[in-house]
Amino acid sequence: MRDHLALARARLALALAQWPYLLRTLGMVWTAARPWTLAWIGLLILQGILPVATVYLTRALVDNLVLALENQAGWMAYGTVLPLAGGLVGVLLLTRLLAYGADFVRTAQAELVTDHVSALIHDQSMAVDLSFYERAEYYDRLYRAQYHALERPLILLESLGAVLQNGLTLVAMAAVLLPYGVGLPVALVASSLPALYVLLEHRYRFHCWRLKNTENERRTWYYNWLLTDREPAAELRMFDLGPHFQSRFQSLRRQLRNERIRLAWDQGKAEAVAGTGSLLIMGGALAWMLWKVMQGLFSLGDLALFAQAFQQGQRLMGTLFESLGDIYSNSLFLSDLFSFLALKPAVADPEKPVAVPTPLRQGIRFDGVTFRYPGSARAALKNFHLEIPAGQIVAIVGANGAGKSTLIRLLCRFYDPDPGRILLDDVDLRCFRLQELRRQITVLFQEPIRYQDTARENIVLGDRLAVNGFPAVQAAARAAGADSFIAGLPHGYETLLGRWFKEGCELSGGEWQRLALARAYWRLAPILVLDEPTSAMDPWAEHDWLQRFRRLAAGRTVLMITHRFTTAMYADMIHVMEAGQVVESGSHDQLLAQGGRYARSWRQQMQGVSDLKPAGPGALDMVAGI
Ligand SMILES: Nc1ncnc2c1ncn2[C@@H]1O[C@H](COP(=O)(O)OP(=O)(O)OP(=O)(O)O)[C@@H](O)[C@H]1O
Repeated sequence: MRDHLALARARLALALAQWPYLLRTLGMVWTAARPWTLAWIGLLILQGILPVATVYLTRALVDNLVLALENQAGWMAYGTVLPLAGGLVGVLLLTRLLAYGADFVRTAQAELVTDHVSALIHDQSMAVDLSFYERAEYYDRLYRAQYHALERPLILLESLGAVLQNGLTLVAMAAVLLPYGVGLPVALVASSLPALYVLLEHRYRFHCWRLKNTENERRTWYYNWLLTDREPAAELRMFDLGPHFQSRFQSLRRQLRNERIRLAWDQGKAEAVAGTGSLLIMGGALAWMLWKVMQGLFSLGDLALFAQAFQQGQRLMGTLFESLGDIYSNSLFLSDLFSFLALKPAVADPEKPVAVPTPLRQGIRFDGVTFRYPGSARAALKNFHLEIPAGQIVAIVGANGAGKSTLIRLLCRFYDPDPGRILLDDVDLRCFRLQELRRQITVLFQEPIRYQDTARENIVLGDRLAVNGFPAVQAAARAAGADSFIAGLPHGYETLLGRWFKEGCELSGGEWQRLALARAYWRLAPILVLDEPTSAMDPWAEHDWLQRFRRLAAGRTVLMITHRFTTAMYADMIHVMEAGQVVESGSHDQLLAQGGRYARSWRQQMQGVSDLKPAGPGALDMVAGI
C-alpha cells in the first residue's frame, strides 16, 4: 500500500511537471485559431450548464405529474406539465444542436492547429544542422514530433474541453446532490479515485513503452517503405527480398503488438477492479436514497433527480478522469514536440556578419582543416590544406571515402571544421551570413533531387529569386546538354517529370543528372561546385559536355570532384586525395610527369582501355589505383 501511495505521489508530481507544456500548447492553439478557440470556449460553457437544467426540469416534471395524479387534476395539469415538458424537449434539442456546433468548431480549429504545428515542425527541420541527421536520436525525436505529437495539441484541447465541460456539469451536479446530504457528493468523488490512479499509471506506462519503442516503430516504417516504395521496388524483385523484409516487418510488428496487448490487458484488469468498487458505492447510495423515499422523506421526483444526477455524475467523473489522463499523456508526448522545437542549430549566423566578397579576388582556401562527422571517431579530413584560386577550375580526384564530398559539405557550411578554417578571400566562412554565403555557391550534388515537377521547374528551382525569362532556362538546359531530350518530351519544358503524379514522364538516370546540372547552371553564382558531374553521362554526352565546359565555367571559381581522369584532365589544377589529405597536386601533364599515384592510375586505366578497345571518351573511371 505504501509503495502504491509513493508511486501515486510520483505520478502526480510528474503530471504536475507537465503544466508548462500544457500552457505552451494552449498558447499554440490560441495563436493558430483565435476566433475558433473563443467559440469553442463559449460552447463548452453552454454544454456544461445544460445537463443541470435537464436534471432540474426532470424533477419539476415528475413532481408536478405526481401532484397532478394525486389531486386527480386531469387535463388541468397540462397547464403546468406541458410547459415543463416543452422546456425539457427544448433543452435536449439545444444540447444536440450545440454538440453539432461544437463538432464543426472543433474541425475548423483542428485544421488550423494541425497546419500550425506542421509549419513549426517544418521550420525547425529546415533550421537544424545537417549534423542532426547523423544521429538516430534525432530521427527518434523527429518521428515522435511528426507522428505522435502532431495531433496531440488537438487531442489535448479536446480533453481540456471535456474537463472544463464535465467539470462544470459535475460541480453543478454535486451542488444538486448536496441538499440530500454531504455524503452523496463525497461518495461520488470517492468512487472515482481508484479509476484516476489506474488511468494515470497506465498512461505513464504507455508513454514509456512508446519512448522505448520509437526506434522499433521507425524500423517497421522503414521495412514498410522498402516493401511499398518505388525506389527499392526493382531490387526487391530482382533479389527476391520481399519475403525477407516482410518477415522482419511482421516479427517486429508481432513484438510491438504483443507488448501493446499486454499493456491493454493489465490496464483492463486494473480498470475492472476500480470500476467494481465505484459500482458498489453507487449501489450503496441508491439503497440509502430508496430507504429515504420509503420513509417519505424524499419525493419520487427527488429519487428521479438523484438517479439522474448520480449516474450522470459517475459518468462525468469517468469522462473527467479519462480526459485528465489524456491531458497527462498528451502532455508527455508534447514534451517530445517541444524538445524537438527547442533544438538549436550549431551552424548559425554570426552576431556581426561580414559581407561576402564579390567578386572573389584570391579564391577559396582550406587552412589546416580537420573534420570528423558527428559520432564518428575517424577524421574525414586531417589537417587539410587546399587552394582554389579565383576564376580557376580545380579538380579533386581520389578513391572512395577519401573525403572529396566532405569538402563540399564544409564549403557550403553544412558543418564547421574543428580545428581549421575555410576562407573566402582570407575571411573565415563563419563570418558570413549563412544564406548570403550559400547564394554565392551553386552545387551539383552527387545524388541530386529528382523534383516531381515540370522540367522547367526542375531547372529554375536552382534559384527562386532569378527573374530571367524562358530563354535563360533554355540556355541553362543547353549548357548541361539537357535541351535536346527536354524538347522531345510531350509538353517540352512544361512536361511533368517523375511518376509520383498523374501524367508524369520518367527520365533516365543520366537525363535526371543533366537536368540537375542545368539547375546548377541556372544559379548564377560565382562559385561552381560539381560532384561527379559526368558519372551518369554516356561517353558521347560527356565528350560533348567537356568540349563546352571551360567556356561555361568562364569567370567562375570551380571545384570539381570526379573519378574520371578524362574529366579531371580539363581542370587547371588537379589534387589527388587519399584518406583525408592531398597527396599530389599539379596539372594533368605535371602529374603524369611526376610519375606518382595519378600517373600510375592513369597508365593502368589507359592500359586497361587499350586492352578492352574500343573505348570512347569518359570510359575511364579512376576507381582503382589511387
Ligand atoms: N554522414 C557521414 N557520417 C559519418 N561519416 C561519414 C559521413 N559521410 C561520409 N563519411 C565518412 O567520411 C569519409 C569521407 O567521405 P566522403 O563522402 O567525403 O568521401 P568521398 O571521397 O566523397 O567518397 P566517394 O568517392 O565514394 O563519394 C568516409 O570515410 C566516409 O565513411
